[in-house]
Amino acid sequence: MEEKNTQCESEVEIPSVPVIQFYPQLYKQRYRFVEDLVYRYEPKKVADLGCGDASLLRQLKKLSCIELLVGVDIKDEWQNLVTLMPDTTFGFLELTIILYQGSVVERDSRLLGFDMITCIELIEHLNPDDLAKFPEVVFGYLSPSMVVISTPNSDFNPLFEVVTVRDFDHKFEWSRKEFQSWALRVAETYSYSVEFTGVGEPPAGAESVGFCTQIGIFRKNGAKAAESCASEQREQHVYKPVVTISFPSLQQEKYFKTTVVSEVCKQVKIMRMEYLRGLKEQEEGREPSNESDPRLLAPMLWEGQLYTEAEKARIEASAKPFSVKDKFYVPLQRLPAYVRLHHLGVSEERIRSVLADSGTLSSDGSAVAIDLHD
Ligand SMILES: C[S@@+](CC[C@H](N)C(=O)[O-])C[C@H]1O[C@@H](n2cnc3c(N)ncnc32)[C@H](O)[C@@H]1O
Ligand SMILES: [Mg+2]
Repeated sequence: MEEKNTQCESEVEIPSVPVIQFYPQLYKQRYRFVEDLVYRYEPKKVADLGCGDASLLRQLKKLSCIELLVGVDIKDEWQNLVTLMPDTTFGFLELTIILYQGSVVERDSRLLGFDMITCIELIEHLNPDDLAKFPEVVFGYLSPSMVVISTPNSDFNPLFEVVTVRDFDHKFEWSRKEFQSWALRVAETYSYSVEFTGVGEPPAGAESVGFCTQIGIFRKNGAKAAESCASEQREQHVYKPVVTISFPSLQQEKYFKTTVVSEVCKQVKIMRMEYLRGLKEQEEGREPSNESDPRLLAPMLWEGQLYTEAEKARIEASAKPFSVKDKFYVPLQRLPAYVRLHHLGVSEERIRSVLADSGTLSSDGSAVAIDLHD
């Protein structure tokens, strides 16, 4: 045994610095971070400055609280815009998406009055002149209720094998101290508070370097004033609108009902499939898969999505599906917990009234009841 080990060690080259890998990938962790904030604060108007290929917007377009989603980038190189369109399930959300080409250091009044502005991996791409103008435009002029800024944390860089800067276009990479002193100055000047956090955990033993990506969440003091200030500002249009997509309104009852019914059907069928799989495993005497794992009963199966902590908790806390003889029951209480129905903002009561004439409610109206074996 000893010998074998020694042999292996001499053949395999063990790097002195562990290769840093993130799961999920770091950019996905950043988008997920923003998505979680949107869940928590439910902003109606969100703008992403330096939005790149609009990936973050694609992720946020599914969140029903957002009514206006704007992306701004200095480059007009958007492709694959069709993926910004709603898929059939989300086709009826009330949402407008606009992409503008322009520089974040120019003022455009169409970005006034926003609830949240995100700048993900943007500031390190600004040259010193632009970086100096940035706070006045974003915090002073646009003055949204919340600003989220992410940027590389250079304290983390020694953990990479070879790195001076992480990207050739970076004009700088700040240590936590540098970012925080800049952010605190900005916050003080424009009357915001700021909280520091990040994504990309350092490996065990290297905790002192902090997150790979550092993030500042700025909240405006007395945020209520935003709307009235916005209306007093002069119209000033400098950005070039490149794309505007408006989704039909869910306020239209017909669309709303159709969407809810089709979502409930899809979701219930997925739950039934998983339920039957669990029964089969039990029959075969295998350990049933962990039933409390919400992913087993969740749209992840056909959406390939990860779940936020809030989503998991919501699903886990709700009543579970069950069967009696040949009928499969999903308590109505459970349905609003699922992502898509949650995004539609429907209550248990609303689902009951929409399904009232469909013949799929249990006799006491507390559950959807379908045949267990279709
Ligand atoms: C590293 S990318 C980040 C893209 C995106 N936020 C993400 O996280 O995937 C930086 C982006 O900022 C854009 N950018 C750089 N300077 C800008 C400026 N002055 N105004 C608007 N966008 C800018 C670049 O074109 C690029 O798309
Ligand atoms: Mg960058």
